Amino acid sequence: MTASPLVTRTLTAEEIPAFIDVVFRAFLDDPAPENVAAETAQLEPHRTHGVFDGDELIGGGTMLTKRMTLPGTGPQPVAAVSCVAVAPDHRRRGALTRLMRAQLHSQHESGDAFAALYASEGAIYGRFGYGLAGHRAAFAVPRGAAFQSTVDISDGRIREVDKETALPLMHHLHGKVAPTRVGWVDRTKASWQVLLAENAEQLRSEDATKWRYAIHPEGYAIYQVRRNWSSRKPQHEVHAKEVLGATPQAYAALWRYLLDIDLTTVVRGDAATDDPIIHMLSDAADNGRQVTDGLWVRIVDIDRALPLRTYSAPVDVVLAVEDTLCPWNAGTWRIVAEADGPATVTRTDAEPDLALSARELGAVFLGGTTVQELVAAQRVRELTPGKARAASRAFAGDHQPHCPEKF
Ligand SMILES: CC(=O)SCCNC(=O)CCNC(=O)[C@H](O)C(C)(C)COP(=O)(O)OP(=O)(O)OC[C@H]1O[C@@H](n2cnc3c(N)ncnc32)[C@H](O)[C@@H]1OP(=O)(O)O
Repeated sequence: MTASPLVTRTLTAEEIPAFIDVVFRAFLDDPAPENVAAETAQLEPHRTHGVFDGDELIGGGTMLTKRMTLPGTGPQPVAAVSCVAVAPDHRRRGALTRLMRAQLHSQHESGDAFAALYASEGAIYGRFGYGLAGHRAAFAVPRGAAFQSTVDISDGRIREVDKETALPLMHHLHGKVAPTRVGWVDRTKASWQVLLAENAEQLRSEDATKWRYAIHPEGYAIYQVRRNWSSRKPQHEVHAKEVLGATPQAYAALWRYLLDIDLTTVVRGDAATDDPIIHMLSDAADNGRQVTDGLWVRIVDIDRALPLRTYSAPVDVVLAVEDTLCPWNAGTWRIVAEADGPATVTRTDAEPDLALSARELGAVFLGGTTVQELVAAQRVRELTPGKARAASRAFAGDHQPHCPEKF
């Protein structure tokens, strides 16, 4: 049987269940009904593309409407790309390529200045102009690890409560903290459901507890314990899904609480690469940090995206930008900003100082990757000496970007 040409279009509400089915199949997952319901609730059909082979939906992806915190300006609109999937029996026929092209054009037309995603595999998205904008640190801190004597955990008492009790406080604290952390995205009711959905099959097979909720007046920790009674001593592991502290004391108190849970050996959790836990520990080597790729960013429209944030140092630089997928970005642009101000971005005929592609612009956008790193990696060409350093200083943020949930 010969395959039909692939066609890409946005979905109707009636087509969403078939799309969800493709997504879970592609991710090799057997979802519980709660997972299916949660994923379905967060999708907007008109921002969800399907790829069709004839009448058959064989792949697709969605663009969640979110706001991501940017350096200096707080939450700004972002297309949070998620649920990118092609059925296992239709791979390497160009379905993803079609999807990416359709998404970028639709973002350009609907006014999304930039897009962001978490990649399942790091080799997928560079070819579509996404740059590695942030890293993710997986921490593994041994049970009982001591803190520096200066660390104050104050007297905020931590209590374990059920999900319904925890949710209002978590909503409130997340809403307060997210706008101050670069890379964090806002959460709707539906995104909380996706985050906290219990996958019954997975819990059974991994012998893990349900999510537990430890709350503090100024923070919370969501965690589960993965049980291991196999050796003489219990070797359970604490897996922290999210530890949020609105104050340093609350953050320290929550980590202390997790590190002191009986029957366990280690606390595991993801955070920014510059998370305070590194410096809170008496023995810095106890953080067990393993760094991997985190947020990927795609600049959809250079002249709308770059003014969305402020810059850490004055800059006046001319960029020669390559962008075959979004030709409206290609060409020479002058970027001018004052310290702590937004940038003006204009087309120019001036000689370029730096030559780069959309990937590199995406990589530096959140302040997590420097222009100088990319010059050293031979990804940016410095045509005017000193301009890479100036651009690095301007694009730097106050801290490393990270997003606690993998949307
Ligand atoms: C934001 C997110 O949702 S991340 C989740 C991504 N989804 C998954 O990982 C689920 C499992 N995988 C899949 O569903 C599919 O394999 C996808 C979506 C990754 C790729 O879909 P396909 O339709 O096979 O990709 P397509 O045929 O368009 O390939 C385009 C190019 O990317 C390359 N490519 C595709 N997948 C991968 C990969 N996993 N690793 C490296 N390269 C890849 C192809 O080789 C091809 O390269 P070429 O242009 O040099 O020939």
